[in-house]
Amino acid sequence: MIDIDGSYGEGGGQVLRTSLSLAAITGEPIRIAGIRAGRRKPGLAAQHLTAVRAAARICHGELQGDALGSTMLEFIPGGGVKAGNYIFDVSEVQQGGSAGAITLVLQTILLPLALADGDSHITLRGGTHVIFSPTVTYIERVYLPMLCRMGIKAQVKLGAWGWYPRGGGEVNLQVKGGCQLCGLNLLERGELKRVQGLAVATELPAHIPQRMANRAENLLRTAGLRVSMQALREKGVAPGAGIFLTAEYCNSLTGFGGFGRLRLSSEKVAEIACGQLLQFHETGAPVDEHLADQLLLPAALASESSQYRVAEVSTHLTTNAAVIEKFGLGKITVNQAERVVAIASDKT
Ligand SMILES: Nc1ncnc2c1ncn2[C@@H]1O[C@H](COP(=O)(O)OP(=O)(O)OP(=O)(O)O)[C@@H](O)[C@H]1O
Repeated sequence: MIDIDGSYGEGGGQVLRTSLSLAAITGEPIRIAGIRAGRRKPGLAAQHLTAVRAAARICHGELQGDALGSTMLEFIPGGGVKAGNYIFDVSEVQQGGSAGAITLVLQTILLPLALADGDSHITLRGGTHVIFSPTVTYIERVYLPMLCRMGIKAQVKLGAWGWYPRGGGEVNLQVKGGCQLCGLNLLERGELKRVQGLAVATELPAHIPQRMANRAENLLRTAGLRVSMQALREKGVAPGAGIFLTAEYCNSLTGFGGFGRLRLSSEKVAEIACGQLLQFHETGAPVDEHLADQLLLPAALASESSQYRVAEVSTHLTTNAAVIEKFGLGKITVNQAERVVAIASDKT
């Protein structure tokens, strides 16, 4: 049994998710105490509980403490991860729905399923575009294409948009099993090829996505970047709006977003997303702050060593590194001055 301190570092949901993925993959039982102790409302929220049950389901694991608000969890994986067809819905754990980010549930089960024998097809329901988590657009345009370079073959298809606070979105994930993970060497990003943007609104007038797209296009062109922007008006269970930008460099992909809310102009939403992108562009780094922590797990499971340079060393990154090291999966070094993350593989 590996004991994990859920309050470590960032003290957020990521300690839990990384531990669940690694327990499912290695078959090691885990006990986590102090879950999300660093957060205003500690313990398991809908998204985390869905991830816990999803991890247990794919490997017939046993759970103790799997309840909303629980700050302690025991997870004893069963006999190996089983590929197959699964449905995971955050509203099953929280009546009345929740915008719990289904992308974080997706990230919990992706690697266990990609390393299992056989292909999987998963339907996830809940929040698809939620602040402080990767959006489905980020998963589709940044995270999965980057993981594809490391040997993961998976695709997502957005079925319905789900925004805060209602959720109600849907995504379909296809995962090819039996993947062989290779290392990633990403110190230089190369030239910026273009910025791709998607401005979207559900159950709101068409001028909203159009104004976001126009403002973003104008700002990014003025900064001398090549831009291709799309404005979409879609159906949804509730109103919602946002703009999602992907910067495509010769050697890497990065993503940024802005979310609409009451009394925030469409132009301001676009300015927030463009501001993030332009700030990142200035750093010269190939990997954005968020992808930085998300690449650690596949890199630690790869058969070769990896190294990559990040825009910023976040506490999410150092926290995730510490959790992964608890499972004895090779040495992770974070050079703060150079902003380089190195993951030494001991599997070759
Ligand atoms: N804008 C973004 N784009 C891509 N990924 C993001 C973005 N914002 C946050 N993330 C990622 O979402 C994850 C959030 O982890 P964190 O532990 O903070 O969240 P959580 O489970 O929602 O828990 P908590 O509610 O405890 O904060 C991290 O992997 C982080 O990199």
